[in-house]
Amino acid sequence: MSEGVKINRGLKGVYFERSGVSDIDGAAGELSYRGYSIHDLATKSTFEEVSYLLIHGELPTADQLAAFDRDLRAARDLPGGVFDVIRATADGHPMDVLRTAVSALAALDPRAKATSREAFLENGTRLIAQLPVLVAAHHAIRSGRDPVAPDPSLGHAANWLWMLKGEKPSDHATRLADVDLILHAEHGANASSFAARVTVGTEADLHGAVVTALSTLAGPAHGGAAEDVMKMVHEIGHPENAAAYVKAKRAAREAVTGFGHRVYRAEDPRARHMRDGVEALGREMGQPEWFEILQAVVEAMKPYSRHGLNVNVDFYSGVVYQLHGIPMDLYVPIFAIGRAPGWVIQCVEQLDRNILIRPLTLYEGPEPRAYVPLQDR
Ligand SMILES: CC(=O)SCCNC(=O)CCNC(=O)[C@H](O)C(C)(C)COP(=O)(O)OP(=O)(O)OC[C@H]1O[C@@H](n2cnc3c(N)ncnc32)[C@H](O)[C@@H]1OP(=O)(O)O
Ligand SMILES: O=C([O-])CC(=O)C(=O)O
Repeated sequence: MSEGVKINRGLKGVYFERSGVSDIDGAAGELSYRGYSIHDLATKSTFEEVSYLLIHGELPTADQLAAFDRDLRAARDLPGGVFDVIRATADGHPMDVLRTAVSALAALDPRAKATSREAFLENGTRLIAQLPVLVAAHHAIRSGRDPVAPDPSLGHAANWLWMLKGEKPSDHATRLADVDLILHAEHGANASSFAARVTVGTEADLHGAVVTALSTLAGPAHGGAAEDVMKMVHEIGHPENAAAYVKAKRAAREAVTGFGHRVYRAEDPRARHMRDGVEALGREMGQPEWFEILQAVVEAMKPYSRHGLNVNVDFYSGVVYQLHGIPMDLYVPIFAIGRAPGWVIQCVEQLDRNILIRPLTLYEGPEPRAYVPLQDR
């Protein structure tokens, strides 16, 4: 019965749909959004512009960007009830609280139930603006402070840092945060975007799909890696300990976090920008040791780097966040804030050509057998 059936475990190497959003060349280590190289976008663009590009397909004119930016800033005001939900769950992991808060938004905002293309775009734009407000509000509440009100004079990245820390960020800190969000904005059929598409495939709404995506992003094999890298860096403690750490991990056949990728066989092109950020920021802040530990891990991994095993985007980002004084458990939520436009456009693309995503599993259980009544077992 099962002879000749090819099973692609983990759907490795399987194309399940066409997409016009981002392109990954895993062998060459290249990534583009809508045809624009990630290197150009990371060095020349802003998160608002990249979000517009991803969602609407083209770089905006000045007027289009101003209108989009106005929509984002206007959407930062949240229904009061969501703060009650955040307060009630404030002791949870920020990813759990964020997921719960997005669910609460779905229940509190009647517009969230609409499933037209237009509704997906409007609800999606609102969610892009709202995720940072939710994360910052939770962080303030769990720290015993009142949430910092959004500042309508600030752009997306600067306002996010302002709400998180309650102080106006420097231009340099804002730019680093902006670049980080750009680099995380979209990545094809990654696990969280694929999961969101599965949800849209059932004709569910966008908020539901984003809740699915948040749940999927949280795992250590996906968005959780940046937090784990930082834990690893603390455990290693000094560059000289890196070789022994890696050797022990490999001897136990355990993954070294921040390395490896389902698609890239060369270095993840996003990693270079974070590496530059870590090195420059560490030097500037008189803390070069974090970068030195990371580079010592890279060196120690070289003998094991078969199959093009290389650093991924999450290898360096945790240290940037740490240098900014951001607690470790906020690293995945930061990824979510960046990935929001990618989720939105993947959901819109799914909706445009919607189909129920429902593959097959090959049954390998017991042969047909007679039911045995409880008293006879
Ligand atoms: C933003 C992101 O989501 S990027 C990914 C973030 N995740 C991490 O950094 C966690 C650590 N990495 C991993 O667990 C994996 O690399 C994954 C889950 C991301 C990808 O896994 P896969 O697609 O199954 O990896 P792949 O098939 O390329 O593995 C090839 C070989 O490299 C090994 N390998 C893969 N990742 C690692 C790693 N981090 N450390 C050591 N060895 C690894 C595999 O064990 C496999 O070895 P084998 O052929 O001897 O069995
Ligand atoms: O594409 C993937 O599998 C994971 C990843 O790098 C991302 O989501 O940014």
